[in-house]
Amino acid sequence: EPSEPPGLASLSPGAPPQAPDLLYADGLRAYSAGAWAPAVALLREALRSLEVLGRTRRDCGASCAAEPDAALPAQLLGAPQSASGPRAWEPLLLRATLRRAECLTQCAARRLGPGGAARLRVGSALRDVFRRREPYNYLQRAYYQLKKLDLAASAAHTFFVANPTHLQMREDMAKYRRMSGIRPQSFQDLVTPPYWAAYDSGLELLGQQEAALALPRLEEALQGSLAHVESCRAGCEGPEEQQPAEEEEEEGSQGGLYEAIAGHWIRVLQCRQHCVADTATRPGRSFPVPDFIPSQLRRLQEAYAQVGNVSKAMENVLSVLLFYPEDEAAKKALSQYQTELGEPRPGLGPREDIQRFILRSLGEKRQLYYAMEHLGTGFKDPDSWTPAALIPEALREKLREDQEKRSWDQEPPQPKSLPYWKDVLLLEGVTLTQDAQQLNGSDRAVLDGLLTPAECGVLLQLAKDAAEAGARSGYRGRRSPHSPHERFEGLTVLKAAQLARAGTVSKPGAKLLLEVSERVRTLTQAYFSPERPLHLSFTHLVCRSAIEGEQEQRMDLSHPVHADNCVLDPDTGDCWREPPAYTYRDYSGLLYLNDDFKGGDLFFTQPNALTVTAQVRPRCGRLVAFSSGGENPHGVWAVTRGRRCALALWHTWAPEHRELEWTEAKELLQEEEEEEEEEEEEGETLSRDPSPEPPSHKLQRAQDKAGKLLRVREEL
Ligand SMILES: O=C(O)CCC(=O)C(=O)O
Ligand SMILES: [Fe+2]
Repeated sequence: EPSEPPGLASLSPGAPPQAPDLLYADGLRAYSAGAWAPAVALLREALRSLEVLGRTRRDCGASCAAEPDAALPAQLLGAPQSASGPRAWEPLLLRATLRRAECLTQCAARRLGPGGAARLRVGSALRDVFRRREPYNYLQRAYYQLKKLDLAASAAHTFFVANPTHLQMREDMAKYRRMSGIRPQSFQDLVTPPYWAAYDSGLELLGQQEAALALPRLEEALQGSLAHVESCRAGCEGPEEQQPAEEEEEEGSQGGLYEAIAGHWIRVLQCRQHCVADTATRPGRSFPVPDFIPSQLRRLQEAYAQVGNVSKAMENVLSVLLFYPEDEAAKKALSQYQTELGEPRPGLGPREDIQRFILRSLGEKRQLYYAMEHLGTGFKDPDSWTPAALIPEALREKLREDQEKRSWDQEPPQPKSLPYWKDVLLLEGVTLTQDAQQLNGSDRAVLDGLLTPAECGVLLQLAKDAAEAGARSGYRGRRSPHSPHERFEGLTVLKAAQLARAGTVSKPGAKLLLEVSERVRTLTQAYFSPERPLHLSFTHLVCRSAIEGEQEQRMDLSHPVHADNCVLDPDTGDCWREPPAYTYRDYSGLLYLNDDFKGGDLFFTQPNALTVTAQVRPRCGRLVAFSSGGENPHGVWAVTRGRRCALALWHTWAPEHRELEWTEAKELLQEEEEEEEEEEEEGETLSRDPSPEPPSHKLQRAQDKAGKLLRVREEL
């Protein structure tokens, strides 16, 4: 955590927290009054209060589970009913409920002071606000105003991770990234539980055949996930969870006390069943990673097998079999491990954490299904591994029908299983628009959202300024080497840096060119070559303009069909990877800046250079990336009106072919920065980089909300 600047520490350290909604409302009031320091203090205190509440619930839930007779009676809903007389479970249920409620209340009061958890109750609307991390959006702005740039960047990043499509924040993030006063480490996520990082790096290491290094990360991920499930479950018993769903309310009022209590428990159980999905859903995503826990066990099994720890591999495969007893691959692995181990080892069984997890989960599911059958309550089982035998006979048919309806109707889009680059995408707010299959080839991709409209504007202006400077010095935008009907202007990163030094083009533009090429490199590497670093070998900002009056009946292309690292022979389909081709190019990237021109689509062909296999329309922030060889012949249709600008980048695996000009340009721009910094006073960076806009539309809503909250409180 970044250290809190003095004066902004929590309001009264050590004191029991105040209600999060009150703090938040006060924080927003301070924010809209421009009282940045109090706003920060109040918003942070609201977050802290919510966190303390969560922790208290988790700890109290755990300690009260150990209370005698406070557990939900196992036979609660499973016992056969006699037609008349009280059902056997009713008194047990009542006693358990009262015991548990008493224990939880006392525990919370001990930890949170009088009033306990109920005093800190948060309504569902505000819980959503916190879930969406909105406080961090206000925090980033307030920190920015206080010139705490590192804190502002981490708050902004924290918000952005959960809201990757938030346009305003994308613009702000781009500004933060360009600010020289901010260290890259500042872009840290203050909220996402660390098991995600462990999970990702575990998978990545495993993909790199580094099982020994992957193992501690994978174990950490599983343990962290299970711990997260626990806190989520504890949150299911909060006072705010008590409003019954409408239909059940009626039932409750007609039924007696027991039905009401049973209704309460059923809601708690339903809520708990969703905790795995909650744990498996990345911040900013709407769908969980499918089969999160079992798939982690499979990875663990694989990793232990790779390092030769057969008994651990066995424990994990046995755990997988608890979820899926019929899994063929798991059964096969198991018998293989048994052979390897020789004689049976008595102590070897499934992991204990998983045994507990499954037993508890099955017990709760059984009760939910029972309630569904006998009390008519609803339950949508979120898991695919629930054994059919657990579902009451009477329900199976109906559930199967529902399931079938659901599978073609509302099946959530399957998240792509791309462990390496998904987070790069998320961080950059980028989406995969078309993969190789959709583009009819191998090693091709279209990604969108690499640039904000403002960034495209800056780069277009850079190209324009550079071209005009060229024209002034007698160098006219020359005819294109590829077509007599187009003009062609090219700008390298070094030239851009030099022009920026000379004051001919804007320095932010030249810096952005460097930054963006690195952004493309990161993505291209993450997507195509996660296990082997790619280097930029050449970066070129290229604009092609139609020459007016020469476009009638034009037959040629803006760029004839070619491959980027070999000489294509369309007659045979061969591609000769030899000079004069740039043989060291391994991956090509085209990042488009605009679409206000006619023609100019990129297209891929078969090796005959004639049959078009895919086409891509350029637009701001769209990256087309592909392997540079004969498998990807491509060309550009004639640009018949306007000007088409793109950043062309070639990547190489060969470090000796990395673009030296890139480093040179970077140094040139940095040198100048240092000189300037010596001349100027601090704060200048801020005025040169316009401040992130206040979240203005949100501000309005925030004020409404603050007002509403206040009114509600006054009514109480
Ligand atoms: O600008 C484009 O879309 C393609 C350019 C190209 O293929 C190249 O420069 O090698
Ligand atoms: Fe090309």
